[in-house]
Amino acid sequence: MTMLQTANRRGLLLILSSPSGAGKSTLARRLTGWDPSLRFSVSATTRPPREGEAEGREYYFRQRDEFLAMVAAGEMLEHAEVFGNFYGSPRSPVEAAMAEGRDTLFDIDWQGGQQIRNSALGRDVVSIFVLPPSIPELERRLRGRGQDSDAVIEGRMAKSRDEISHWAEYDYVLVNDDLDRTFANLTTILEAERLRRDRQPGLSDLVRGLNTEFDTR
Ligand SMILES: Nc1ncnc2c1ncn2[C@@H]1O[C@H](COP(=O)(O)OP(=O)(O)OP(=O)(O)O)[C@@H](O)[C@H]1O
Ligand SMILES: Nc1nc2c(ncn2[C@@H]2O[C@H](COP(=O)(O)O)[C@@H](O)[C@H]2O)c(=O)[nH]1
Repeated sequence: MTMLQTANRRGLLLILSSPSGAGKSTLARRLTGWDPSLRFSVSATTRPPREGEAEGREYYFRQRDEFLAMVAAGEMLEHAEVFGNFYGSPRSPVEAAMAEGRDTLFDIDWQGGQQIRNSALGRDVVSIFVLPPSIPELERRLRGRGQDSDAVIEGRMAKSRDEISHWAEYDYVLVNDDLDRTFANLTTILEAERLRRDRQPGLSDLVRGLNTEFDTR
């Protein structure tokens, strides 16, 4: 493939949202493994760590007052209260990645997606909503993950209808029935959106060159 000019390109902001348990963290992990140049936006949260979660890998785990101080200092690109805890995306790593032309992947809820889309960075957003194939399957996945109490799972199931109601605000919607097929569709979206982003200025230089070749035939 011809290498097009990338020096001035801006990174894409790829946003994945879904009701809890539909599979966006699974897809996000696979996608960053498939393309290590993709930067995962590690969120800050006031939720306590689950077993196996590490500080700075899944989340930055913060006390409520520390989190609110970060918000007050303008350090969050977006933040929201989800299932009774605060979650937010630290701003500076996203801006640094964008300046380097690197794409960033977010695993955030619809409120965060809406805030980033409505921000100055909105034109760089590609948003994808992940739907479960059915509600019983959603509950099976949440229970099968085996990391949350019954009360937490019931709370998340109760909120899933509201989260799903935002599906039409997204650029793409994937039904995560078969994981391999959903992942293949996700990589296709990323590749197509990168081609679209790189169309300018790389392709205009190429077409200028093609026109010069026509002129000199
Ligand atoms: N296509 C699929 N088929 C069957 N199981 C799946 C599929 N996708 C994900 N899972 C499983 O469903 C469970 C929930 O997935 P995951 O943790 O990725 O959801 P999530 O949307 O990130 O949830 P949350 O919003 O709570 O973080 C996991 O155990 C995962 O292995
Ligand atoms: N608005 C934001 N939502 C976020 C962020 N990080 C995660 N999330 C969403 O919270 C729920 C619950 O996550 P869990 O890890 O406790 O299961 C899920 O929908 C995430 O997408 C964030 O920075 N901002």
